[in-house]
Amino acid sequence: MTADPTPIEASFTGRLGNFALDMALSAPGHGVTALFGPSGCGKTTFLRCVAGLTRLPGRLSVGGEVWQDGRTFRATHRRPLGYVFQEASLFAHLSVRGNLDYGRRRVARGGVREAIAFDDVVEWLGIAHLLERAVTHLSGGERQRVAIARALLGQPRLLLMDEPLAALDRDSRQDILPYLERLHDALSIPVLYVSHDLAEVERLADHLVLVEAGRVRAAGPLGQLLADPALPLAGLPDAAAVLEAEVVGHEPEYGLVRLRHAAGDLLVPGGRWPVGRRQRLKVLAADVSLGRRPPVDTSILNTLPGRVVGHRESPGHQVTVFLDLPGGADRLLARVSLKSWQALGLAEGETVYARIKAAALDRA
Ligand SMILES: Nc1ncnc2c1ncn2[C@@H]1O[C@H](COP(=O)(O)OP(=O)(O)OP(=O)(O)O)[C@@H](O)[C@H]1O
Repeated sequence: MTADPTPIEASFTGRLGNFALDMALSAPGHGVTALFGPSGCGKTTFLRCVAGLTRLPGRLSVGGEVWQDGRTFRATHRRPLGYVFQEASLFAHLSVRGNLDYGRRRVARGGVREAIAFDDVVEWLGIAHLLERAVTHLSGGERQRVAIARALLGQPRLLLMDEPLAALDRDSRQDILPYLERLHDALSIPVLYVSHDLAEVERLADHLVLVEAGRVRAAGPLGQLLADPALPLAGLPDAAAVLEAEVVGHEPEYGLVRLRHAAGDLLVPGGRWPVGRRQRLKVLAADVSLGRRPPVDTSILNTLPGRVVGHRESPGHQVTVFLDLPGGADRLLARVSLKSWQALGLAEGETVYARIKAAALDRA
């Protein structure tokens, strides 16, 4: 694997037919940066510009190396990147291994030969048992895993993924997500990930670029943008917050893991996480309710105090409440009915107790 971080600086401005693109972003050299926005806002166009498949005026540097500017335009095959599309475009006449070998032979200039090892890729994506199979005999999810493996074996310094789950049915999507999470933990190259599915982004991304009508509306760490009252994300049905906590123990008899957050302990279903590991958790706004006092006599295990920093009415006579948690770093969202909100009579600056259903916490 490459040791050097590969930050990405990209800006493109221009027109395609009636569509005007004017986007600039910086992405860190590791982790997943999601480009999120509605259909037709320009996410794919931007990714194609990064790949050199669409040529618009702009500037692109990857790890300090200029791939495009006013004078330079590196052709796609000279950019060490992997590109995974919505539909895996595998060679139907080759086996899975044949497809992967093709990827291995296509190490782009600038890619480091065997920096990403064949055996690692096969293991991350769980495809060892498929190697001799014809690609025509794979499920949609398996095809995508092979396509990702093939892209990685080209030893990219940057991985581009354009809605890799969009063509899959719901079950296949659920099956493939753990592999993408594993990849996220294992890969040291940056990933630009296009999606219009907020739940997917919440689960996989570290950084978020919110795209609207060919422009960047906001960009930053995922947790910050998800819980920003000025942005539309917190109003969406899937709105969620992400928290960082440390694994401090296990309660195997209940199938629970204990995590420590600056705001308090949380018990989460699961069992594999080692003590000491910092774990990201996703908490859906819809799974958080509020009370003025710490709860007694309730089946809810997890309660954190928070300070109300804002609220916003949401569709369906609901209110999304923004809470700053003690410790300063994290913010929680609660979705309560308008009636409860009015009954609580909360004002900004007041402390409330957020009750989180244990089942709502998941690996984000
Ligand atoms: N070559 C082209 N010529 C003219 N218009 C184009 C061209 N390529 C893309 N567009 C237009 O640019 C706009 C942005 O398209 P793009 O595919 O980048 O959006 P997107 O955000 O990726 O959408 P989706 O999520 O549906 O894939 C669309 O209106 C599209 O029709």
